[in-house]
Amino acid sequence: MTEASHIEALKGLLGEKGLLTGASDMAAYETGARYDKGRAAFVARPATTEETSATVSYCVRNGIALVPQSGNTGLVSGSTPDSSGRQGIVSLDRLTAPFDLDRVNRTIKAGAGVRLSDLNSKLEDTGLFFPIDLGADPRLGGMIATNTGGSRFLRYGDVRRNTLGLTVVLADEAGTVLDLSSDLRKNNTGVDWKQLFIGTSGAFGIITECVLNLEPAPKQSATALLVPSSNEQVSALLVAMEDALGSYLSAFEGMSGNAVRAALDHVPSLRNPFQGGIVPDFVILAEISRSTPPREGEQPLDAVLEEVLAAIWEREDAPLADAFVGPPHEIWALRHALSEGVKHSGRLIAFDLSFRRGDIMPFLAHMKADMPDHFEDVTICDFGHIGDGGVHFNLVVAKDDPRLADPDFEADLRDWVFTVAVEQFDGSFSAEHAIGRKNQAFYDRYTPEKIRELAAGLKIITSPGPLGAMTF
Ligand SMILES: O=C(O)CC[C@@H](O)C(=O)O
Ligand SMILES: [Zn+2]
Repeated sequence: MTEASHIEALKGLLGEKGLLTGASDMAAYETGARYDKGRAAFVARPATTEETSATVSYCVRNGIALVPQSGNTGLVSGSTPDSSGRQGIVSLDRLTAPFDLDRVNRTIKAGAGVRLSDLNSKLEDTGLFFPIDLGADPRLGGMIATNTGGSRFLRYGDVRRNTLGLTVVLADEAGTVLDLSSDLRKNNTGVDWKQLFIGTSGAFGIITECVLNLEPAPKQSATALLVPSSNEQVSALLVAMEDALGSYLSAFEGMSGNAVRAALDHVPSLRNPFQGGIVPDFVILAEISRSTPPREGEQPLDAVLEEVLAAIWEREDAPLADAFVGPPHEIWALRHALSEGVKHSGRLIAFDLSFRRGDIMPFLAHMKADMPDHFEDVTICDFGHIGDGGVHFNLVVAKDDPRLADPDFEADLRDWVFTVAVEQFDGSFSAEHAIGRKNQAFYDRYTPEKIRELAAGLKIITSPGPLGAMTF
């Protein structure tokens, strides 16, 4: 069969709206959120699980490689095709049904193509929300396939912790539909198969529906920017806050001065909250929240936070030098602008690392001290989720830096960072953005051989067809 006949056959399965082949129609699907611009053979946009199954079955039977794509907001080239023009994209963007809320069970059964913002705005009147907080606005299937964490992991955990069930289409000849869509909170009946599809970058199957845990939405919150008395004291500050606040503490995010300045430069409407506009070397965003409305006579959360901070500040060994309690929306706007700000401050080479919480600041200090000896004129613009050990170790070089013309430059830089992070600090090379083409080599390097063998075996029995932007 010729390629044109494949296109005709897929159109027959999906209808005109369900298959894009024009260059301008496909452009947005071919371009990733950060680095990549691939070339797709087509974009299939199934509207149901059955259409997804028929598409996948057809492609597997005809040897056509597929890359599942959700909101295409990922940062590791996990949802875009390579440059061969031979891979088709399976977009989840029309998989927006069902949308079934179970108020008593506190769960929602939703299509994998529902956007996070749509999910939460539709839930607004119910008093519930899906508690994964991100700056980007992904679709649910991609959030599950990458197991995103976000800024409130500290309180609510990651997507894995909030996923009860899935419906998945396997890339086998039949396009088998696996109904793993249990909405039971307790279900101990053998292998928990849904876990195979969470955080595995869409290589084992395509998620078409999900059942998610919902949480009572916060009714009050208070947010502050904290300046630690030194970078070494960040862990002591975290422990002091957790000791005083327990599970009221819902975010403890770290932001380097460089990342904050990049965000302020990129988004002029952001207010610089620091005295005299002087951005400190390192700042913590701390949030406390409650899912109950303020009760009469109860201390407002701003006051609770101020009291706790004052007590920490008065300690003899105070890990806190300064604090600004301010309007949450302003402080969060600054936090959520970091990613784009850093991206626009030069040529970005990004890492999504994870450590034991106490190792984050020693790792950053080590890199700051050693960077100039290894690589000159590289600015560290890190930020991340100190409360859960995640660090977006973003490096920026000037856009016209001549070293960028040498492919070995970025490769050597990545190599060095991963060697220190994984081998010296016993961290992980992927915290919450999963593995796409960008991290393939490091998956291959840092995954023990036996584990790679087992993963490849699972891939063969679930989805033997060519599926996903990474290889297990
Ligand atoms: O841009 C990044 O490196 C991270 C994006 C996102 O995970 C965040 O924490 O804001
Ligand atoms: Zn993050």
